[in-house]
Amino acid sequence: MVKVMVAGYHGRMGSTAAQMVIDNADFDLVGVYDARGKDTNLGEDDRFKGQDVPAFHQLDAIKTTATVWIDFTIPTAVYENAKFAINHGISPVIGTTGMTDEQVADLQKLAKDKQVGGLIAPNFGISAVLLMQFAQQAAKYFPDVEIIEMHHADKIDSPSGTAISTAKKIAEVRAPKEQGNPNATETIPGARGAEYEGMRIHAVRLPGLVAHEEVMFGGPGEGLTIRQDSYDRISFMTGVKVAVEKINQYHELFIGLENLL
Ligand SMILES: NC(=O)C1=CN([C@@H]2O[C@H](COP(=O)(O)OP(=O)(O)OC[C@H]3O[C@@H](n4cnc5c(N)ncnc54)[C@H](OP(=O)(O)O)[C@@H]3O)[C@@H](O)[C@H]2O)C=CC1
Ligand SMILES: O=C(O)C1=N[C@H](C(=O)O)C[C@H](O)C1
Repeated sequence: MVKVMVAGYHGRMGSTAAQMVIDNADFDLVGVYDARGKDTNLGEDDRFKGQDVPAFHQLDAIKTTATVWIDFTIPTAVYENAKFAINHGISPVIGTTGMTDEQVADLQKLAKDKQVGGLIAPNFGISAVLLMQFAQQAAKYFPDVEIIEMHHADKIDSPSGTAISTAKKIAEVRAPKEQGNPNATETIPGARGAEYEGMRIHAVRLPGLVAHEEVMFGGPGEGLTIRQDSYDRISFMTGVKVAVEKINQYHELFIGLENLL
């Protein structure tokens, strides 16, 4: 039985993850954490009536037997949460996006020092993991690329963690290239999107969307578009479940779900 703590349990992903843990016979939800709220037990939340799981609202008040910490919180909270987990020998399984490269490197060092396994996955959806792999493969032949990520209107960070990860994977295999016309101008600033090693990343935010990404490649006389769609947050739970099952076997912090598949 894997004992699990879920951080961000009031939120869209945290509540979905808490339900996944409750529904899994091999997992035991032993605590939930969210920075706000007065509830002392998850069962006080209408969505989780009948559950008896202690709820915490301050990191330093947390007392837990959890061995895995699932984190779906916010960019400004996740680093401290992950540090807390690793320092207490709890393996973090982090879906929260928006950490800096320096923060990720710090956490990797801490996990290695403490010999604690962990995972930061910008996307737990299998379609997104495959999209990133296919895009990296295509970029060897098509160096001209535009990344378009599309999300629900409440998303805080942009571009998405998945789009940044896609750009990094593409950058690993293609020489840096300034795309488009070197004399191009923007009549309205930002029209060409964010720039990463010459690639352009566009962030669309609309009600009705969940999480979607297109990677468009163009070459002389031809084009290739790779697209993935998460229509429902349940799509991320396959990956979270795999990570919870496996992460206690490891002693380092991985980046990307593909490391555990
Ligand atoms: N890797 C993946 O596959 C996926 C990653 N994500 C990422 O997960 C994160 C959460 O997304 P989503 O669920 O949509 O966002 P929500 O805004 O719905 O949820 C975030 C939750 O975090 C809580 N929170 C805020 N501050 C803290 C804190 N200091 N400590 C603990 N909890 C805190 C919020 O509480 P309150 O409401 O009280 O402020 C809220 O309940 C985002 O970074 C998103 O990009 C999302 C989908 C998939
Ligand atoms: O905020 C979201 O919803 C999502 N966030 C992650 C990201 O930033 O890539 C993963 C997925 O796209 C959903």
